[in-house]
Amino acid sequence: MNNVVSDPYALYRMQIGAWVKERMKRTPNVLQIPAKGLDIFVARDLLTRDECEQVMALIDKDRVPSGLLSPSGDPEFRTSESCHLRMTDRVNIVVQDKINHLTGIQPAHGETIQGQRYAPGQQFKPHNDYFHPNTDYWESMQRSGGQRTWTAMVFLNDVEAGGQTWFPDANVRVTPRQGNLLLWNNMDEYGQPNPYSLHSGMPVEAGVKYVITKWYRERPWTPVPA
Ligand SMILES: O=C(O)CCC(=O)C(=O)O
Ligand SMILES: [Fe+2]
Repeated sequence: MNNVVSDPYALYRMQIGAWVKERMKRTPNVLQIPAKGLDIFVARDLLTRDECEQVMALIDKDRVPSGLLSPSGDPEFRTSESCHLRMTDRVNIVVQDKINHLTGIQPAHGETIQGQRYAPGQQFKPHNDYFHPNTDYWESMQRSGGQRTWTAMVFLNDVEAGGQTWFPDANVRVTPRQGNLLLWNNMDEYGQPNPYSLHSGMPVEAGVKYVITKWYRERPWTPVPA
């Protein structure tokens, strides 16, 4: 039952979807990607080469095997490495501020940026970034800021082969380009989970792929211990 009683933040999710979309359409250097059923944009050269290199070095220092909110029976489901980027490193603050400034979403709603690294053969199979009700993690996600709305992702390097971000149902495949940001709405125009936002990090075939991810919530993000 999705009504104002059981789901009081649906209106916020609708509004932030429409508002960010309009903002992106008016932003120089931002392109809307033609997609089926999905609002998705690229901002070219959001980060400088130097910023990308600094963040890649920090990811290399802290990376550990990536986790999943729900256990998957498939050991190949998400094989990359990840880390939380520390706000004690100046470059991470600069980068996060750039992303917040571009999207215009209240900074408090953003989870802190994370780094992801994929070696050859590594991937993240098709998944949704939004949270699914009736899961073990749902209650704890409600306590930490609720549903995810927009996802921002920055490619930190060009990849020799493979590693595209693929939205199979929206019919979009994006090739990693250093410094470019990809931004998509995980909710539909009614503020409900949008199945067209299904996406994967395709296997890297040659070289290594580094990205930053940042997820925005429907309420201020308040990390809670697991
Ligand atoms: O690496 C990619 O291209 C996608 C990453 C992703 O979907 C995620 O971290 O949630
Ligand atoms: Fe994702």
